[in-house]
Amino acid sequence: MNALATRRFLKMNGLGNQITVLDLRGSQLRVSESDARAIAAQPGARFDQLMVLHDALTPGTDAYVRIYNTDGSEAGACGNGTRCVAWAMMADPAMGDPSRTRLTLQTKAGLLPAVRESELVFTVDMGAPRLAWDEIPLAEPFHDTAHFELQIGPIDDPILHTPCAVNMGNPHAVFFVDDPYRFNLEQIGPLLENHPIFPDRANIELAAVTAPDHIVLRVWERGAGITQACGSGACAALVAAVRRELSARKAVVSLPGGDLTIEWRERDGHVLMTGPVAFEWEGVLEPDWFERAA
Ligand SMILES: N[C@@H](CCC[C@H](N)C(=O)O)C(=O)O
Repeated sequence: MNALATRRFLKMNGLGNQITVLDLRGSQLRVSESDARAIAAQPGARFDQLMVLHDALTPGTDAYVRIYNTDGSEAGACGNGTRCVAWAMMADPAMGDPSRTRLTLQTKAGLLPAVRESELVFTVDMGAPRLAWDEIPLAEPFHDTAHFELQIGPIDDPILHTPCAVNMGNPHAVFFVDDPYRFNLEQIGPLLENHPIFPDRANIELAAVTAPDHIVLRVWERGAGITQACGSGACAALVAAVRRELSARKAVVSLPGGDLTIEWRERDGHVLMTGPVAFEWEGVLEPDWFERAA
């Protein structure tokens, strides 16, 4: 029997971004790529991202979190999932400590302090964006990653071109457009995600700045496809809009699943993301989920 079988999980979402939280603290268990895919295939535990809690590695942090996409690949950041983990560690009857209103999580991309603003609303400090070409990463040196060369469609009449690259703990390419809902993201998303310019693939954003404090956004997520919301994508879109002098440093980002407030703080260059979480149900990982996948 797979060692993960019978472990309890929480099914949650952040603005419709489907999140499953699995607490493996106090054990040596690890989720493999195929375990993640097996869990993602189950309607009861289906996720865009699986957030797996491990014992803290660094003093002053509360847990080390590994993040898995639907395809089993690992990511360094997931804004919506981080808010869900913060809720679980503060409010879930079995794993939460209701006296806590702040905590710090760690992922392979760095530290993520989170604060409980109200019962279901959390702010996460997503850290400072990395903007150099080899930090995104891009496959070739570009001096100006705010306008790097990439286009799809006919050379003289491209469908999309010249995005802005931002790493928020994971790679993003933000295309500014008039109306994100005018594009066939299902079709162009995978082409761009897997373009050779992105050695680690990339999350793809279509953003429209409708006012200095408002951005409309759709996201094709690396390893997961179209999602209702992407927290790191919303952060990347705001950073990209500021780099292009299209928006203020604080804006509401409207995704298909709802709104996030994003601020690129002047003082230390960190990006703050504020938004809600929703608990859906809890369950246990069934042994036969892994047998069928093996
Ligand atoms: N939904 C997420 C982003 C998840 C990771 C992404 N697909 C990647 O592979 O980088 C969010 O809310 O930030």
